[in-house]
Amino acid sequence: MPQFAANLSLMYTELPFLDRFEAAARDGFEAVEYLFPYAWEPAALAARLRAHGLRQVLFNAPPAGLDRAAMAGAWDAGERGTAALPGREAEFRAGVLEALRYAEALDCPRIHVMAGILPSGQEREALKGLCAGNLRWAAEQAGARGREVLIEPINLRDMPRYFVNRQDHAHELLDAVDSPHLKVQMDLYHCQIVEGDVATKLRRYLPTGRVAHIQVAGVPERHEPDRGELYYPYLFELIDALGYAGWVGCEYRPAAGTSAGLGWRDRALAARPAQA
Ligand SMILES: O=C(O)C(=O)[C@H](O)CO
Ligand SMILES: [Mg+2]
Repeated sequence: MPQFAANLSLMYTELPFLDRFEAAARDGFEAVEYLFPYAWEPAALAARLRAHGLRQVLFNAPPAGLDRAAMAGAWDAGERGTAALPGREAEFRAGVLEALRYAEALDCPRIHVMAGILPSGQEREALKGLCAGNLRWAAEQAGARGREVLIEPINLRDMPRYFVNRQDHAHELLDAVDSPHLKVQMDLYHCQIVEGDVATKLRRYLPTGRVAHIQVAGVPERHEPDRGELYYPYLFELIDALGYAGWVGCEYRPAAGTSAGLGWRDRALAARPAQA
């Protein structure tokens, strides 16, 4: 059965951010992911991880900005990455280097690097080469530090004009970059909204070894995985059967309260086949 990581940006939001680590550990999580660490010093975050026996398994590079102040305000200003955006190469590089600095301090093996919102009047086709070039540079930087860069297909309802929407968009970029340090973050919530046929996509892409992180949520409300149109017990069994050994991030907005809503996870773990 997959190993689950708590997403501290969407879960435990009733608590101040730094208190969410303890809450996740108390609920039995051994790993965490979240959007951004940059409002805190790496040492403060590393101390929380250590104190609660947690591993950091994923976070995002800054969405834009050349310096810490600009990076901090970028998400709220609507920025969603710069990998595919013309004229933003300096920000892209600054963000990747800042993320890798944190990844090292937090011993986090991978960072999610976002591609950006397609500028009006531009077609994604025309920006694929630029995006691949930026990602190639980022993958080289990450590889030199023993880390991986991930890209994630995201649905257009939540993020209009986001550059990477389908699994084949992401895999096409991986083909172009051709680096073992660039991988895919496969979020089954986005996959169901954009493409459907989720089990077939898992069967197609997990055996490639290119999927380094999976995320889950119910569809369409992005609540617990046992709410909505996807039947996760089947998908978890399939993910196991396909030999996926990575983390599954719980990237959902709890409807039942974070701890009270973990029944789906406990049932999934209880259904795990006995280890030989
Ligand atoms: O929104 C998601 O699904 C993510 O995983 C990102 O990291 C943030 O957009
Ligand atoms: Mg996601």
